[in-house]
Amino acid sequence: MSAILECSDLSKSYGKNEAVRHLNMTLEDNTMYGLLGPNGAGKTTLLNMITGGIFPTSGVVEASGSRLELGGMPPETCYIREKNLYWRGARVMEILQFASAFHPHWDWPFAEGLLNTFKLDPRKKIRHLSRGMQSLAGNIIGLASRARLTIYDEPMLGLDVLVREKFYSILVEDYANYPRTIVLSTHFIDEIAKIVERVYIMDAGTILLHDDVDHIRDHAHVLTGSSEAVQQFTNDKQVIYSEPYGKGSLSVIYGTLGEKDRVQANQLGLTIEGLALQKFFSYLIEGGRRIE
Ligand SMILES: Nc1ncnc2c1ncn2[C@@H]1O[C@H](COP(=O)(O)OP(=O)(O)OP(=O)(O)O)[C@@H](O)[C@H]1O
Repeated sequence: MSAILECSDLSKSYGKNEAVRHLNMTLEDNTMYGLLGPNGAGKTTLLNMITGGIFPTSGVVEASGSRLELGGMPPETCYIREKNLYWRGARVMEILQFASAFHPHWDWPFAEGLLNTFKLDPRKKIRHLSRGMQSLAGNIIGLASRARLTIYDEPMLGLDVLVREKFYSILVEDYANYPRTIVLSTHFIDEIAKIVERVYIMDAGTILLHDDVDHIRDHAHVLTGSSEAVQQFTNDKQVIYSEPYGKGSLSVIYGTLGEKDRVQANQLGLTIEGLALQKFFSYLIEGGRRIE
């Protein structure tokens, strides 16, 4: 695999507010990423920088080996963002036609099939669509563009669970048939946990963790038991979060647990459980510790 986009030491300040701080990120080709972070973490600022919409205060974005200039979108990129106000006076078909001109791999039969599947009337003006239907119009462009790099910033706003599931299942199928790099920035973590391969988890402008979802699943554990036992067991382990739990303690650790660890945990009367990505994300953000 090779990198199609790299950010090095990327920062963006708005006055005294450092929205993104010394951030490094690499996007490989043919990979599905999740970009996760609480409100205000800096996700949109990061995405706007890597698509040339705003200029970093410092640091570099390189797309396919060339430095990205302000206003310069990385080659073959489709960026679907939460707010596309300039579309609002246009009809759905007009924005599809507009988008198709920019994307060499645009697939019209696919786009028309998606309009049908999601019951989106191509003659309607964007401003007359519900919030969810507006999201869908953007999502259809993201799919039909088949761009080498497709970035979705909060693609699910206003969509109900059935539509979200349908969209993700079409995305996964299309990604399998036409591999490309996809970045999903969203708060619906459990939904994307099933489909993304890697995640970048960010808070307060920095990346706390980037890892394969399967690796996170294997390495994230929550322990509960007496405070002394938890303390003893976690002494030589990477603890990302702790809190009192009943009369004892709860600790979340990140790392491999071997047979010896499990025997020790058993002897100490500890309970060990795995963690869903959503829960792991919450603990990681709450703990605020970066995992290298
Ligand atoms: N144009 C701007 N001017 C001033 N501050 C800004 C601007 N855009 C973003 N910020 C600030 O930068 C920080 C990061 O915001 P950003 O929108 O990138 O976060 P986010 O992770 O996308 O949040 P959300 O999930 O709520 O959309 C916030 O503190 C925000 O208030």
